[in-house]
Amino acid sequence: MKVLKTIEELQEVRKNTKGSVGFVPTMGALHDGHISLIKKARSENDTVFVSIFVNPTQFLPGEDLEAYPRKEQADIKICEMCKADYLFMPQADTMYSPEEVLVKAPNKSYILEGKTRPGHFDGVLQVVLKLFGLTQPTNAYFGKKDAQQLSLIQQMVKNFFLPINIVPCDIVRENDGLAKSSRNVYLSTTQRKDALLISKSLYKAASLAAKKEKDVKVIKDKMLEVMQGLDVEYVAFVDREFNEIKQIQLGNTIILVVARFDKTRLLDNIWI
Ligand SMILES: Nc1ncnc2c1ncn2[C@@H]1O[C@H](COP(=O)(O)OP(=O)(O)OP(=O)(O)O)[C@@H](O)[C@H]1O
Ligand SMILES: CC(C)(CO)[C@@H](O)C(=O)[O-]
Ligand code: BAL
Repeated sequence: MKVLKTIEELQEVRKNTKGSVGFVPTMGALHDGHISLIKKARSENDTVFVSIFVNPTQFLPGEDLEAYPRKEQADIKICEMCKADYLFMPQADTMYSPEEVLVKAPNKSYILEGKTRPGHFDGVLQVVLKLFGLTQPTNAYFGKKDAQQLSLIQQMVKNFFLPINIVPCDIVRENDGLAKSSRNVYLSTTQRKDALLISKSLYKAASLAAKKEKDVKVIKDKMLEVMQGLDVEYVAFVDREFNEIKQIQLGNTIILVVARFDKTRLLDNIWI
C-alpha cells in the first residue's frame, strides 16, 4: 500500500489507474466499522483508495476538531491489513483555498443532525465533492450509521450528475450492541455502560414494529422508557428520503437516536 500525502501524488496515481475504483472516505481513528467498508470496497473493485482527513469545515466552533482522535501509524497498518492500494492523507491547507466555491446542502439538512450542527453538512458535502473529484471513484462506501449524511451524499451525486455509485454499508457494532464509533473513546466506564441503552431501545423499536405496531408515538414512548436516565437529544422516524413519518412503513423506515454523554454525542439508528 502506498501512502499519498499530497494532492499532486494522488492525481498522478489516479491518472494511471485503470479499471474500477472503490473509495472509502474517513476521518481516521479507524475501527471495525471502517474496516468493513474497506473490505467491501476491496472485494468489489480493482483498486481501493482510502482517505483520512479530519475535515475542519464540518466542525462547528466549539466542537471537537482539535480533540478528535488521530492515530496515523495505527491507521496506516489497518489500511495495509485490509489490502487498500492507496491511503490519501492530505494537509488541511492544501484541500481549501481562501476563496471557495461552496456547496450548500438542501434545507432538509437542517433537521436532526443539521439542527444541532447547522452548516455541518455543507462542510461534509464540500469535502466529499473534492474527494470525489480527486479519486473519481466508480463506487464510494458510506456507513448507514451516519444515515443523514449518506442520504445527502446520495442526493448530491444525483443533483450534480456524478457517475458514482454510492454503496450504503451496514452498521458494525460491539458484541454488546454499541455502534462502533471513533468517539466511543471519549466515554467513561459508566457512560460506556449506559450507552448500551441506545441500541437496546432501537432493538425494542424494531421488535414492536415487527409485531405490527405502526404508531411512531407509541414506539417512541417505549424507546424513551428503555433509555430512561439518558440525555436523549432526539428519537426520530424517517423514510429513506429522510422525510419524517408518523406511521411505520416496513422496508422504508429509519429510526434514529442521538444521546449525549457530557460533550459526547452518540448517533445510532436501525433500518426496518
Ligand atoms: N459502526 C460503523 N459501522 C459502519 N460504518 C461506520 C461505522 N462507524 C462509522 N462508519 C462509517 O465510516 C465512515 C467514516 O466515518 P468516521 O471516520 O466519521 O467514523 P465515525 O466512527 O463515524 O466517527 P464519529 O463517530 O466520530 O463520527 C462513514 O461513512 C461512517 O458512516
Ligand atoms: C464523509 C466524511 C469522511 C467527510 O469528512 C466524514 O463526514 C465521515 O467520516 O463520515
Ligand atoms: N461521521 C460523521 C462525521 C462528523 O461527526 O463530523
